[in-house]
Amino acid sequence: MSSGFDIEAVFAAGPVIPVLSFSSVGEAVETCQTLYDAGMRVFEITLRHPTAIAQIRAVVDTLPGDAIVGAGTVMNAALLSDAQHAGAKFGVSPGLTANLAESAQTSNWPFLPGVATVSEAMQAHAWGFDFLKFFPAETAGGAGFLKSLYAVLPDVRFCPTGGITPEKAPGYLELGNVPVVGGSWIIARNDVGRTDHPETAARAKAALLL
Ligand SMILES: O=C[C@H](O)COP(=O)(O)O
Ligand SMILES: CC(=O)C(=O)O
Repeated sequence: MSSGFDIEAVFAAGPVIPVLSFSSVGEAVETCQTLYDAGMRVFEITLRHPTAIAQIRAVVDTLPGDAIVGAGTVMNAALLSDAQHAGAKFGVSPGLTANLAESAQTSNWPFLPGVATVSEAMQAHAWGFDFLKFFPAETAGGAGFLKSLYAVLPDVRFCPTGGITPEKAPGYLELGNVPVVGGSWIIARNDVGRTDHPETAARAKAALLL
């Protein structure tokens, strides 16, 4: 079952992939609507809450058809299948196993696996993945690591994620192998952990200008 998208289209949708973790379906729908209204078109909803699959289904049903809603924290083939059937157009994982690689390719589902070392990047590339997440970016070597990788894996494009801030993002996005960064900073929360919608909209608009 193909989603009709590929990871290249996800990478082209804007300079930032917001990494989103919600504790309810309602919060997911309302916050993603705020992001959409601010101009965001790509959404990575992580599978870190028992309602996460329901969150994806509800956001897919609510947002207009040009929203590219994906699933993050896809750790195994069962989650991959659940997210795909909930309507997620792509999947993201912090790492990559042989089983996940085979499941993504067998199901023809756009998949962005995570790597943190040169050998992991070589392995993922050898398995056919040209678009990789670099996670956790700031602690695994930062922009300097990706600059070095460009020399030996020039065909691979990266989405660094983990510790990225609006201040650090430009140092990644100026690299020839980094068209997009990921991060959770886009979502502002108030004192009781609820989404601060005006501040979130402001952060999303600023991120789109990076
Ligand atoms: O779990 C981490 C997320 O992938 C994003 O990292 P971040 O919160 O440092 O932006
Ligand atoms: C961190 C990450 O890559 C994920 O949750 O998918």
